[in-house]
Amino acid sequence: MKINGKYYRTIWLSNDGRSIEIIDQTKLPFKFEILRLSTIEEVANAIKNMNVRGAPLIGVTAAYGMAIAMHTDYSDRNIDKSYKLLLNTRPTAINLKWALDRCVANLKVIPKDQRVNKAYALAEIIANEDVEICQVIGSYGLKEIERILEKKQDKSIINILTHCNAGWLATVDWGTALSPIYMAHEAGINVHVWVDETRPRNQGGLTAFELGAHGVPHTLIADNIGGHLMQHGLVDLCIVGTDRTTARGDVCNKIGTYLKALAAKDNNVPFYVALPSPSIDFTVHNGIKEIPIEERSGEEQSHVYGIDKNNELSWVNTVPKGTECGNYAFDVTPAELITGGLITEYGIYEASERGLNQLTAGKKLKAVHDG
Ligand SMILES: CSC[C@@H](O)[C@@H](O)C(=O)COP(=O)(O)O
Repeated sequence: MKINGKYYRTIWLSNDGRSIEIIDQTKLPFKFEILRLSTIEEVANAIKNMNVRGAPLIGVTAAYGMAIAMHTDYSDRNIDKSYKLLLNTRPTAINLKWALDRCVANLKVIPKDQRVNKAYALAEIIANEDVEICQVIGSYGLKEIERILEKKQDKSIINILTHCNAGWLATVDWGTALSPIYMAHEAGINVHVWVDETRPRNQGGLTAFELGAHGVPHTLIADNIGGHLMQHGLVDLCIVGTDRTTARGDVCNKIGTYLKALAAKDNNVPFYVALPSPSIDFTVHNGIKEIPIEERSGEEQSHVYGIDKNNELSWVNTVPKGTECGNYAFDVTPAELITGGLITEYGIYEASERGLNQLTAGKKLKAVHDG
């Protein structure tokens, strides 16, 4: 993705070959700042505080975190300790566990003095794979956008609603839900995006930032507006991302996704989820009962974050002092509401046990052990 004409990934190895650098997402969309992370504690804090965020990017960051940890101490004990520290940063996105399991499986079986090099190489492989996967997701999603546009009476524009940020910023490059949108835009389709604000953390601001940087027409809307737009035929399809998708196709994603899926179903608007296969957790079935939902500080709800007239970033309180605030960060959309399907790097599948069985049939999904 280009920012002011310069190509960036969201994470990369520093020139010292040891630390990593990330785009600090707590400063966006107001300031574009790079943050260097040199210790495993810094990496863990960056995930927890959402300096990096989005399920695929969290996984990649954790893999680099393990590499940084190996630099200090490549013992089995430190692998276990680092695994625990990183895994406990955020509970919902399964990509975190997936990446860490892959690191452990590969590191524990090799001689200790090879672990540093292997850990960095592995983190880079995971990062590169993420870029490839997201690009392929984009091309499958593009075909779906073209198909829906073809069926439309007014072919001059296609309106897509998205929730949270499942774009370039949530991955290493391209994004999941936004990848088909970038490809449609590049293919010359007149795509317009309704961007849900996504309170309380306002990830819609991140989506607006990256769509704007790429020249994709978009309109940011309050979270309550989507249903109204759908009732008036102003949304042709919805595409969102996911933090964890179950073996039967339930989708856990940013809080508010479920309500959008309900509104979409009521208005016959196809609802798609774009996901890399590492976001699928085949060990869970019933997403509502089985997926741990992160609860974050109530201050994220009681306050809004923005830039003031002095160009300073600050939090502003919007509720009576002492008000109890709930902050559930994710919700689960049952498979039957995902009427468009699951857009993966293997193609588009029905959100159901059958669909996920078809997805896995005869395939070797991204290995946990790289051999
Ligand atoms: C490709 S990102 C998919 C999801 O991780 C995304 O939709 C999301 O919910 C991100 O949540 P966040 O709390 O900002 O990390």
